[in-house]
Amino acid sequence: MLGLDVCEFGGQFLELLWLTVCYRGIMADKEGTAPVHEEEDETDLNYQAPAQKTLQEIQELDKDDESLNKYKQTLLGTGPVVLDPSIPNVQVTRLTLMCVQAPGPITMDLTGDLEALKKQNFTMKEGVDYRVKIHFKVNREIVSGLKYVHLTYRKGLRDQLSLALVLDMNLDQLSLALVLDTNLDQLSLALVLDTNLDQLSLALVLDTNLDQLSLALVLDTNLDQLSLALVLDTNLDQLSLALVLDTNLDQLSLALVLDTNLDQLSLALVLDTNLDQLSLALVLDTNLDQLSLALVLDMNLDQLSLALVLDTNLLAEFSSSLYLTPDPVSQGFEQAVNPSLLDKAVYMVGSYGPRVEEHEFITPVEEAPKGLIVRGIYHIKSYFTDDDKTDHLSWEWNLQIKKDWDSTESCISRLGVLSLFSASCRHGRPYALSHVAFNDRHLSTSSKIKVDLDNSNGIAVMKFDNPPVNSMSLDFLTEFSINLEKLELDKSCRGVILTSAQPRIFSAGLDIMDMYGTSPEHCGAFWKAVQDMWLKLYGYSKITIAAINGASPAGGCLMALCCDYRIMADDPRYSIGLNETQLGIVAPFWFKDTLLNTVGHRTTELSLQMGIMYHAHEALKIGLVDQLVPEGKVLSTAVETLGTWLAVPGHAREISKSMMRKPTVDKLLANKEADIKNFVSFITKDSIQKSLGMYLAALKKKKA
Ligand SMILES: CCCCCCCCCCC/C=C/C(=O)SCCNC(=O)CCNC(=O)[C@H](O)C(C)(C)COP(=O)(O)OP(=O)(O)OC[C@H]1O[C@@H](n2cnc3c(N)ncnc32)[C@H](O)[C@@H]1OP(=O)(O)O
Repeated sequence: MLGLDVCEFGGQFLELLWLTVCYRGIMADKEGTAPVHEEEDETDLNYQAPAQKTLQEIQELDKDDESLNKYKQTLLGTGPVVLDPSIPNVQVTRLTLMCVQAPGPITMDLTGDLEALKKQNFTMKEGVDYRVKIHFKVNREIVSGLKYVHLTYRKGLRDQLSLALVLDMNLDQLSLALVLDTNLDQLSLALVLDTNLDQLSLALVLDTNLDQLSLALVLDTNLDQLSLALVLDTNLDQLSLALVLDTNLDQLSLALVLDTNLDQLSLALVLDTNLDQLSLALVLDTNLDQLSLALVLDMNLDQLSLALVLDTNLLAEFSSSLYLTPDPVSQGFEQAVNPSLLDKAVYMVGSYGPRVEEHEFITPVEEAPKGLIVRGIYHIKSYFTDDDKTDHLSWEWNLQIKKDWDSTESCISRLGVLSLFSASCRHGRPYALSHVAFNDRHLSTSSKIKVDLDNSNGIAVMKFDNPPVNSMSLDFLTEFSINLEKLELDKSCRGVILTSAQPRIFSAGLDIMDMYGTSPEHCGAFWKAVQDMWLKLYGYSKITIAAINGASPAGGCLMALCCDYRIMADDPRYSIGLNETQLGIVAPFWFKDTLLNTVGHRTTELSLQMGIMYHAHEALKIGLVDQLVPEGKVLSTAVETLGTWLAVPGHAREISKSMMRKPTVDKLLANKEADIKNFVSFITKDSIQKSLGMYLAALKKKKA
């Protein structure tokens, strides 16, 4: 019975695991063009989803088996976290485009107005590697077979309207040519009106987009009367205006306007001979992404008018946007505006149980398309669904591929690690995100941490440079987590070494000044930054080595303990340990767990109660560090050691690491908010503040 239930329970997950593997294969050659509801993924796989069990049913299975229960808890969480049935079981909260080279993560909030997203463009530089991260919550029941489906359409068809209308009535009567080309970013309008022999012609050309407005107006009244041509062209950097006025009856008027800057060339040529004769209007507008050409030729009343309008922002679109139809509501028009599906990606997200914390899913790395032809706006339809095709959330948005990052700030919000950013802003300490060129060897020269990635071996060295003692302030922790996240996303980075640029000190631990005499709000934000640093580093997928080249008390010791391997300078002056009790404060459970997982129960108990700082040899003896070397060799040994670790098959090592650490990480994740509350109420107590004050005074006294 037990065996059967365990099998049944495990079977659901194994099948899902198998599905995940199968879908990876499918994703590798994603080429489908059918809309999401038309696809039959299961049929392709010859797969039948197992009958779904409720959370309660699964929890009831062998509930006396303690180890099975622990396993279930890890996978499924502890139980429903939201009972209100009006709240959906699955809530998708945000999508982030993660890209190492981006000035910051590009995040869309999915809890607000989804309609507004349709109009918003999220910019991506061409050719960059990126991944999509989705945050979602599961509130009551296990969901299995979650999928994220991502349909990409070429923008410019459905969201673009191109209309060319030419009306030529009879010999005595006038022609009207109207050319309208518009999409979310751009409106081009060319209107040519020519009435009869004695009457006026009007040509209006308007071309505008977010950055630019071009207007050309040509007015020609009658034989005795004047012509007016007005050309206005303006953008952020430039304004050009040309006005041509011509009165003479038999005479030719010519207006030529040429407007150009680095990115753009606009040429407008208007040639008008006389009323019996030909008029030519040529408008050429081109920039790096776009070419617009309007040519209007009008011979005489007995003769034909030609209007040619060409507007393209990528060659693939060319044929669709150039057409002429006398009736805009005919089926030809209908067909022309249908969007074309370019790509369909299906990502297997997996099975999840209810949990207070959000789950997150990250897609494999994708490369943004590159080249003049593919620049432009793509319309994306996103679906968060599952095996039963439940629509947990569907939404639409636009991805704009540009030659370079620019003006993306408006659509960037910094969440996740970035919530650290907002926290520091909230407390009046705006944090300047370091804009880092990650493709160079020298990655960053941000103020408190130097990051140096050697592309020849994939090893990044993060050197703490926060004098005098590398204390971990809110800013330091924020910078640390951001750098670590960037390196995690950087495919060329394979492992990270943490060390100090300050003499004799690895890190003096958490910055006491962030906890002493500060507001509860500040303490909360600070503690969240400490948690995020720990969550990122302890759960880091890549190899981490601490090259401890100096003293490493409390938070400094914690940071070293989070690494996979510790090499310490063999110097009796340097010591390491969780000495919190010496300050009159208590290391929280996750500090304790990190030490416990490294040195065992008894040593942890002694160590924490007494707040022991271990000299290098003692630290080696109890297993707090793994190796001692002369100070001058700490970094080189770390590089060598990392090389040895890199020889182990990465995937197997990563899974083993996660297997060892995930329960500890999950424990904090499940108690993050409560832990912050505990910290704030503890640290702001008068007695604790007094202890911290005395400790600080003692530090200063020691110095004196
Ligand atoms: C019921 C349970 C609920 C649980 C709730 C949670 C409980 C809270 C948990 C909090 C966990 C805390 C973790 C920490 O990391 S606390 C910080 C602990 N760090 C230390 O104790 C180290 C103290 N510093 C030293 O020992 C020495 O400075 C050091 C050996 C690192 C270097 O010695 P050196 O002689 O070279 O330098 P100085 O001592 O002269 O220091 C230079 C200046 O730096 C200031 N300083 C030092 N350390 C810190 C620090 N951590 N934060 C802020 N400032 C620091 C020092 O005062 C000197 O300043 P001045 O130049 O102004 O005098």
